[in-house]
Amino acid sequence: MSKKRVVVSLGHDALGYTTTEQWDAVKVTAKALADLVEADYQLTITHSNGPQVSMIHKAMTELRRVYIDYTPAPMCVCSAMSQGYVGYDIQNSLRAELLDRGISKPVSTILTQVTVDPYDEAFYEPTKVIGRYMSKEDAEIEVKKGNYVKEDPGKGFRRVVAAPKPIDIVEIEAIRALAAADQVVIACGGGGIPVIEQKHALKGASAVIEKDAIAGKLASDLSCDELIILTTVPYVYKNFGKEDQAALETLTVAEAKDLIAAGQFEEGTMLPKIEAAISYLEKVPAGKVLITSMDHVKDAIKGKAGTVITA
Ligand SMILES: Nc1ncnc2c1ncn2[C@@H]1O[C@H](COP(=O)(O)OP(=O)(O)O)[C@@H](O)[C@H]1O
Ligand SMILES: NC(=O)OP(=O)(O)O
Repeated sequence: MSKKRVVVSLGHDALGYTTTEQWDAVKVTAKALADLVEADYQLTITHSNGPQVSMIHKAMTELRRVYIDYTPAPMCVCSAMSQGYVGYDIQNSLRAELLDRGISKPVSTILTQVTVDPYDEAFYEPTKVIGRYMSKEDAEIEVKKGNYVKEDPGKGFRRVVAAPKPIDIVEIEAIRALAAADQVVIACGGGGIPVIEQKHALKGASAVIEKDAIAGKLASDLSCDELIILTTVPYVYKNFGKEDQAALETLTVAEAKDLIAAGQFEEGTMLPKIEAAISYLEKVPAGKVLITSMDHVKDAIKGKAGTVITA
């Protein structure tokens, strides 16, 4: 039987929030990914970058205090740095985990750009929350710099950036070639580096693309057999967080749309995952989406856990 071609989308749990947390988290993540390789999946991996890109952006901005005439790196450059930083940790830990299991397989990260529409509504009203909580004083400094912040009552303030819709994955042919050669590819990290086409040039945009949106697009562009979204919960739930919360073991696209209309999925967390699932399944109706947590994925691929969404 031929290998199942899958896009695996990794969320915050897979990476942690700091440099040291990431070192530890990717070792656990590598085990879950290696389980999939052993189960005969060909993996194209994509991942979150909210905490990482925000940390890098802050560090790059703070360098103004150290160097005279310093120009802070724009968000698109920080996004590129976050792909390198996260990809580097995932590729090395997965390579080592595979070698420990006697599997020698190239794992590489592709610096990926994704085109966006300069007139995307998201640029007029940024809504994507990134990074850690800040004090009111730090939030006021961000606002003075021209950045947007949002208050989470009782918790503090966080940066908010535009999250335009992904249009085209610029390096898709390179990703396709490595996937076709049965290599493990890490691509479109952090949603991809958002770029705007200007004739032959690609100009970086000040934005962060939603990683769930790009995971759905990557899976459909590659006509993958499956999209596996690894997140913090083992299942998608109906009435999440309420007394009558119920795990959803299976969902069709039509049922998912009804649940969206009923407001069952929180914006910015579960909603973009369900939307990604729908957009992939509408283009690849024979495909399958699995949403589960890292510690349930081994059971989930045997049909013993997780939410499975089909057309
Ligand atoms: N209906 C739902 N079922 C399950 N989780 C939900 C639901 N609605 C909102 N969530 C939230 O979605 C979160 C997962 O999304 P998110 O925090 O963005 O994780 P990730 O970093 O993995 O993308 C869960 O921890 C949960 O709080
Ligand atoms: N780019 C992105 O969606 O990252 P997070 O999942 O960290 O928000």
